[in-house]
Amino acid sequence: MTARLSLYEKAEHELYKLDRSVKGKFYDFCHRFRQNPDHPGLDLKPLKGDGRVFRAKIDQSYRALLAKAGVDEHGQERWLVVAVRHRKHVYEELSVAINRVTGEIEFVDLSVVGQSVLQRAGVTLTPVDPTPEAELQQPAPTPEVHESIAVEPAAPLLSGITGENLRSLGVAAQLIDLALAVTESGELDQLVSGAPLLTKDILYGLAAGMSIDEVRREITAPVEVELADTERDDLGAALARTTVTTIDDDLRVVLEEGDFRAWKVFLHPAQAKLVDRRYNGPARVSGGPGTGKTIVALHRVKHLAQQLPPGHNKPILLTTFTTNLTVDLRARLSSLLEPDLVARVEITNIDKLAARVLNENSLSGTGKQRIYDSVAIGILQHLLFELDEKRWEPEFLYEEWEQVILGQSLGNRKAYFEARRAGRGRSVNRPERAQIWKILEQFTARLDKENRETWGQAAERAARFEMERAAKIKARQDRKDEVGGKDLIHRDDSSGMRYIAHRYQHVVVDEAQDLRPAHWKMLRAMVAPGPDDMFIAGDTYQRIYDQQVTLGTVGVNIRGRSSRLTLSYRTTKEILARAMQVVDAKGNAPAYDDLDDGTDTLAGYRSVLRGPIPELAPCDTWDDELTQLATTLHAWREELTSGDGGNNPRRDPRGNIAVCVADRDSVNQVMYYLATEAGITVAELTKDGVKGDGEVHVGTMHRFKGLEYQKLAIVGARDGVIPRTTVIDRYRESDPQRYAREERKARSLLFVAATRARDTLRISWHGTSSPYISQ
Ligand SMILES: Nc1ncnc2c1ncn2[C@@H]1O[C@H](COP(=O)(O)OP(=O)(O)OP(=O)(O)O)[C@@H](O)[C@H]1O
Repeated sequence: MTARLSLYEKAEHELYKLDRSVKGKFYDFCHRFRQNPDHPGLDLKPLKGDGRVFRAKIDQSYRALLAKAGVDEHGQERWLVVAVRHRKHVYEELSVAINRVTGEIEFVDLSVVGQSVLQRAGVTLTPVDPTPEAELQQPAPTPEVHESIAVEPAAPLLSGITGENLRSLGVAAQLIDLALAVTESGELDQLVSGAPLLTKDILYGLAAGMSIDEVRREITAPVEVELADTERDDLGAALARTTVTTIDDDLRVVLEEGDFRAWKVFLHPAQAKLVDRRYNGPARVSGGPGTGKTIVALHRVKHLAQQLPPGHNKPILLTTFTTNLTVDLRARLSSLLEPDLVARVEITNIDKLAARVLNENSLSGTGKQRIYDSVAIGILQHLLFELDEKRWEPEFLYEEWEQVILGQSLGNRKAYFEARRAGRGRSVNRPERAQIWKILEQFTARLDKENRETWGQAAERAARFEMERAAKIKARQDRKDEVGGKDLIHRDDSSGMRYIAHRYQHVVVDEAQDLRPAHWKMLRAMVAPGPDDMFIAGDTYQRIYDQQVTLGTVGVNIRGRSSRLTLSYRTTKEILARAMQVVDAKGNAPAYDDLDDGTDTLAGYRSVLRGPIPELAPCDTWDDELTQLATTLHAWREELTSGDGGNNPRRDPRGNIAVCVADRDSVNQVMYYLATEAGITVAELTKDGVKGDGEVHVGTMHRFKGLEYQKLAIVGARDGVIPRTTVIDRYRESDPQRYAREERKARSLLFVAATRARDTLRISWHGTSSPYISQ
């Protein structure tokens, strides 16, 4: 009899890590198994603990563990490979079960649980294949048992939680007693390393301080299915609910892709439910760094693209704030979607989109030169000097213009007199408003005369064009409704009117926290209000430009359609803990908004990954810092290029190591030093992506937004630079609200930088460290 084979997600991940030669033998094994599972050479035998789990021989050393999931309608046996491991780590007690909450098949790996926990819970593991004493390796490192523990057992880590609580939340039944026996976080880490995903999430959530109700709401409820009694023990039916990879002749390609494939195929349930849902209007997903917001946004694009009727236009817009992130999004989307579907997606950065709208709406050759804020502030400063105007700082006036006048599209002095200035700090009375208006009128006249405009102005103009266009579409639709859907051919005032339509059916935004109010108005007008119109991913803790917006005020109503992701896939627990101190998530730092009227939180934000504690490196001088940096980078390069023969294969350092610095000047200094003095090739991270082919990427913190590196060094994290005291100190007394905003921005910048590191983070400084780094 032939067999159909599938691969359990966790087994697939185990396979990625195995040596090439073992992978090769596994392909052969699968081939033979599919031909005839009962072939004597495979030595297929049930384990003693759970009659449904079998072991079979891949070669002398490796075994596949398989669960038999019935026979299909063609009489073919269905098998699921749940693990692939060395024979020394195969135990009779290993088992599979159907989770009572998700209805999925779960493989529970007791072999990784620490000995002390097993002992406390009274569980003994029996090796299937006893090995000589000398060859025996402990299945997992055993945590030290201190004498005092023997005398007086330590309190359980999950105190106050009962077995019934864990069961009802969906913890795998075989792990409940063990979880209750855990007394410290190291033991919990071991236990969850072999646990099914839901169990892992629940236990980490509880250990992180989430209440039972919170866990039920945020972790359990999203994945709960209704199971008929007959389904509770039917492995065949459960297999259909379980995320697996079919084992066929393409398996080789799948395994070659390795870790890169993971997010493409296995969305976490909390992520998946956001992707496939039908929303009645704009939806927003938030979450700490690395929780997969971008991945969710990309899968959302895929989901929307797959629903489109065939065509050659681009009904989906995928947009974000920075150009270099657009490059990254394009590459990731291309690896997720068929080329003909990628072709239906417009991928562009928000300023380029605004510029395109302006070009379409202006005669050729009449466009203005667009300038950055720093240039505009310089022009304003010059004007204040000429006017001998000392009452106002140029930065204050510029912000007043950007955030109040442009932000609220105030067209005249009267409107400015009546405008709300929420969140602006220093209050201004009517005579002061009159002065400000007068200066800013002269400022904009000067820009106009020089045929220049800021990106903020450009965004405002583009928004106005798009809003006018949307108003025309609506007026036409209203007229059509009036005449009962008949053609309006005789009533349209221009032939163009007949063809005018919204630009997109769906808009997906990543890194939404940095978009300006005008951008939102433009996007809102580009897509018809309705189901699935806008999907917005962002994290206000990562806002590094000063663009606060309340979405409700720009026509984007996300109420009732907001969700939060809390599990980081990028950053280790250790890096995350360090980064959380930077934004002072539990302390007294100012609150972070939720892009609407409420506040955001990082509560429950956690990681299941472990790694070294981030290194804090105080140095005496800048030269000292550079020398130490070079030593670290050499060691990292060596580590990556040699691999460790185990879980960490050899890697090209390119794209895996980066140095993040506080300002442009230091980028040049670091690059020069590394290239000329330290024998390390470098590539600069620019606004448009990576320039060059060097091993180590170097860039300012702003350029790291949305990216990630296996190893990351932050240099120059010193007092006076983060935050830049020369810029913000003047607000301490004069404008405390502004001061708080500047501080929050500086914290966010360091937070973004620190959370770009996957495994290893090192932060150095000379002199005194930044006040946001607690030592
Ligand atoms: N379901 C998943 N399975 C495997 N890997 C995942 C999954 N979801 C996310 N990742 C990985 O986690 C990392 C972070 O994902 P992503 O960039 O989407 O996070 P993010 O929330 O947008 O982060 P940030 O806000 O810091 O930019 C990526 O390497 C991604 O591949």
